[in-house]
Amino acid sequence: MTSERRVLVHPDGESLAGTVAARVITKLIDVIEQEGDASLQLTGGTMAMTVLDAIRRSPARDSVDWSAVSFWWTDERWVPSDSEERNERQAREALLDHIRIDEEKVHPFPASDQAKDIEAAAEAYAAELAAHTPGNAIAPRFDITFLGVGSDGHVAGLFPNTTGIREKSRRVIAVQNAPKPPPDRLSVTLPVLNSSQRIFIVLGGPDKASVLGLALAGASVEEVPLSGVLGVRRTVLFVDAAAAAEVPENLIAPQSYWTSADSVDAH
Ligand SMILES: O=C1O[C@H](COP(=O)(O)O)[C@@H](O)[C@H](O)[C@H]1O
Repeated sequence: MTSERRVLVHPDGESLAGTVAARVITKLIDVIEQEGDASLQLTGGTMAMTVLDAIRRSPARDSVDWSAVSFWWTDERWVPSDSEERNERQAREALLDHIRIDEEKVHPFPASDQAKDIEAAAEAYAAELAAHTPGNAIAPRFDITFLGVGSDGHVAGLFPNTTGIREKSRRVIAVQNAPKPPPDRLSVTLPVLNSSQRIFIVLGGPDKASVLGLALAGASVEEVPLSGVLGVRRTVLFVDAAAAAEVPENLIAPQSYWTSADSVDAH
């Protein structure tokens, strides 16, 4: 376990997405070789889709045995299954429809036309997570979790100053009246996110600069949910130069870290 969070800055969104894509491909190959399978927790938003698109376009893409990869989501918009706003649909169009996956290993949140109501959908997804969770763990083994960050500091469906960001006991919450449209969403909770082995947080664009600066300056998790994100082995913030505009220079060199390390983990 490490409390180290690395900040890696790239000149622009395209090189940022290319680097994350290469990192994901390499790590999936390693994990599948060691464990026999791997698990990826996807998210929504602009940068996340740019990364999935970069994975699809990568010449190394087919080096991964995608049929050995399980796909989960950190959050979903409460919209019908055919809605263009659905994170699952966007991820399928960007990547999953273009690779050889095992559909039984794809675990999307229920859509609004697939469950009685949003609370029932949250319970169903919590049950799906529980069914794949070993022993006393809170969630299935996630080898890599992707996160984008909203300009208000939200991650997944966990928004600032809401009960959702404080939730410690449940795996999944229904989010209503979210400050960003669409207002109704489903999200895994912070303990589930932080159970991931590696969390790759991808931020691009000038609208993310202030919130990244606040998180690095130690803002509370309540105010800036990004502040509370910490994976088991690795937490890496991949940012572009525009998003890094308010990050002190000493934190953005390749060897610099957000918080000091308890131990350094090369995985
Ligand atoms: O609504 C959402 O927004 C955030 C960030 O989105 P972006 O377009 O500003 O990159 C995303 O992380 C979350 O999963 C998504 O549902």
